[in-house]
Amino acid sequence: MAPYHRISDPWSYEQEEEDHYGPGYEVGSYTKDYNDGPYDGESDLNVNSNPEGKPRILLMGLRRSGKSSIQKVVFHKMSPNETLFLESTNKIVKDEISNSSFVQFQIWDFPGQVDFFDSNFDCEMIFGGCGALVFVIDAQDDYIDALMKLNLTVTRAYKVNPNIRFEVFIHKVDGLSDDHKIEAQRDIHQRANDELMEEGFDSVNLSFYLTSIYDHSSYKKTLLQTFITDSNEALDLKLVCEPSDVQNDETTFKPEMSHQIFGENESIFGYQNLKISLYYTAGKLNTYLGMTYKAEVDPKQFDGAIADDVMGAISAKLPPGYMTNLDDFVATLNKEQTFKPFGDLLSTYSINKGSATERHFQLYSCTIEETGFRSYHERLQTFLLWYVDAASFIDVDDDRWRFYLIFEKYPCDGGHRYAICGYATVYLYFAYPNKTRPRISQFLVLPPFQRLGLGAELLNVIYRSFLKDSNILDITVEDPSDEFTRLRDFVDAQNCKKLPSFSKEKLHQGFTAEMVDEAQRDLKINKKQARRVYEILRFQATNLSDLEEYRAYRLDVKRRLNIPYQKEASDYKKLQKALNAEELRSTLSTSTKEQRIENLEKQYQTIENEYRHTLERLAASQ
Ligand SMILES: Nc1nc2c(ncn2[C@@H]2O[C@H](COP(=O)(O)OP(=O)(O)OP(=O)(O)O)[C@@H](O)[C@H]2O)c(=O)[nH]1
Repeated sequence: MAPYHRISDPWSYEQEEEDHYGPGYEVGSYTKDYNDGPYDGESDLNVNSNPEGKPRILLMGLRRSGKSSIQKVVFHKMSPNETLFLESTNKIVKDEISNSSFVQFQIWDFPGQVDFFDSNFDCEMIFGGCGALVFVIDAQDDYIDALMKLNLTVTRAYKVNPNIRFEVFIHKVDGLSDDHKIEAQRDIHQRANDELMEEGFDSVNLSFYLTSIYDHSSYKKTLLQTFITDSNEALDLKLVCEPSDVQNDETTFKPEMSHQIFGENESIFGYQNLKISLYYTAGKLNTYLGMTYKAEVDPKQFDGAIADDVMGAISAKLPPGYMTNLDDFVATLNKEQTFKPFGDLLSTYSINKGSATERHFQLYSCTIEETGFRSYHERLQTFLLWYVDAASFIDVDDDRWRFYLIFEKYPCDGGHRYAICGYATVYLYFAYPNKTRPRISQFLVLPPFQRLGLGAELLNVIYRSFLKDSNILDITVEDPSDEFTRLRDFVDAQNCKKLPSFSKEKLHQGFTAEMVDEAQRDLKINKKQARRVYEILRFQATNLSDLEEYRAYRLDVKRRLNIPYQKEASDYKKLQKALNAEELRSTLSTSTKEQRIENLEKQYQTIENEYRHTLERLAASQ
C-alpha cells in the first residue's frame, strides 16, 4: 500500500494528478464532503466531521500563496518545479497522511478565497477539532491583504478553539535576499501581533517561520510537530515505597518544567502515546528509567525525520547505576529497610498530631564526607532538573557546601522507613574581613510533600543551624525564585515579629538601624531582607481605612523604590557637565517625571500584592 492516501482510497502521486484536474474541482465551489466521488456542484462550505478523530492541520492563506505546494512537496514527494503546474484549489482538499508505524493525521488545504462570513462556513466544525492552523503568506507578494486575512482567520479560529497552534509560514523566501527575509519576518510578525492586539487578543501565540518548498526539511518537522508530546505531560515521576506504588497513579507526580532536558518548547518529537517513567525508591533513591509508546516516526517515511532520543537525553543526566528493567527496580525495594538518613538530626516535625493521619518528618544536615552521601546526592540532585530553573549540579568537592535534608519517617512492616521529601544546599561564602556569609543555593520540597509546612521548617532549620555561630554575618539566597521569595518573606516576617525593634509602635516610626542590627544579630537576616520584612510588617500594622496612615506607608515604600531613579538623575547631572546637548540625547533616555511616577505606582502595586499574600499566610499560620 502506498504510504499516503486520501480519505477513501490509497493513491499515488499520478492518481492525485488525475484527480486534481478531474471534474470534482470547479471554480467557486466547495465540496460538501471529502470523499473523492464526483462533486455535485453545489456551493456548500459545510464539511463532514472527523469521525476518525485524527489530528488535523489546516492550511490557509490567500490564493497562490503556496498552500498546495507545501502539502504536495512535503508529504507527497512532488518536486518543487512540478508545483508550477498546480491549479488553484477550488474546494477544501482533505488529505489523509497515514502511516501504520506512526501518526495518522489529516491536512485540509483550503482554497484561498474561502469566505468565513459565508453562512455555510461552519467555524465550529472546522476549527473545533483542529490541532494546528498553518497560515501561508507569500513573502514575494505585497502581504497587506494576507495580513488582514490572517487576522480574520486567527480571530475566528481562536474564538472557537483557543487550543489551536497558529503557525505562520512566511513563504517563498527562496526569492528573497537575507536582509529582505529578516525584514519581512520582523514586519509581518510586528503587524500581525499589533492587529491582533487591537482586536483584544493579547494571549494568542503565533509562531513565525521562513519557508520555501525548495528547502522544506526544516519546516516539515514544524508541520509534524502537531504530533509532538508535551514533555511535562509525558514524564511521570514517582517515589516508590512499596511494589504497588509502581502501578498506582496516585503516587505519580509531574515535573514543573523540562526545558533543561527537552528544549525550550518542552516537547518531544516522534512518538505516539509516549509515556516516560522516572522512578526512585523513596529512601535510597535507586532509580528506574523507562519509556513506552504506541508508535515511533519512521525516518524512511518522513524524509529522515528522526524521533527524539528520550532515553539518551535523560540518562545523560542520571548517575550510572540506574535501571531500565522495572522488575530489577522493584526487587531493590527490599533493601529500603536498611536505609538511614545521612548526617545529624537537627529537628523533627509532625503534622495532624493525635489523629489517624499523623505524620512525622526529620530534618538532617550533613557534608559530602558523610559515608555514602556523595553518590546519594548525585541521585538526589537529578530532581532539580524538573523543578529549578537554570539548575546546575554543584561541585561537591568544594568543602564549603552544607546539605540539609528532610525525610518522612513512616511506619512499615512493624518498623520504620524513610522517604526523602526535599533538600537544600548552602554554600559558606567568606564575608570580609573574617566572617562567613552562608548562601542558600538550591531549595526543593518534592511535590508529594508540598503544602505541609516543610519548606518553612527547612528554612528555619537552616537559620537555626547558624544562629549561635558568631562567625556568621548573615544568610543570603542565590537567585531566589518567586516561590522561594514568598516562603522566605513568610518565615522572616514570622520571626521578626517577635523582635522588639519590629513592634507595632516602632514600625510606624520608619525603618531603623536598630531593626537592621537586631535582625542581623538575632536572626542572621541581611539588611535588604530586613527592609522588606519591615515593609511587610508595617503594612500589617497600617490601618488601611485611615487614609493618612495608608498614604504615609505608600510614600515610605515609594521613597525606597525611587532610589534607582535618583541615581539616574544624578548620573544625568554628571553627564550633562561632560557632554553637549546632542551627545547627551543620543547617550541617555532618561524617563520623564510622569513615566517615573507611573512606574513607581506599578511597582508599588506589585509589591503590595506580594505583601498581602504573605500576610494572609501569616494570619493562617497563627
Ligand atoms: N518561488 C517559490 N514559489 C513557490 C513556492 N511555493 C509555491 N510556489 C509557487 O506558487 C504558486 C502557487 O502555489 P499553490 O501551491 O498552487 O498555491 P495555493 O496557495 O495552493 O493556491 P490556491 O489553490 O489558489 O489557494 C505555484 O506556481 C508554486 O510553484 C516557494 O516556496 N517558492
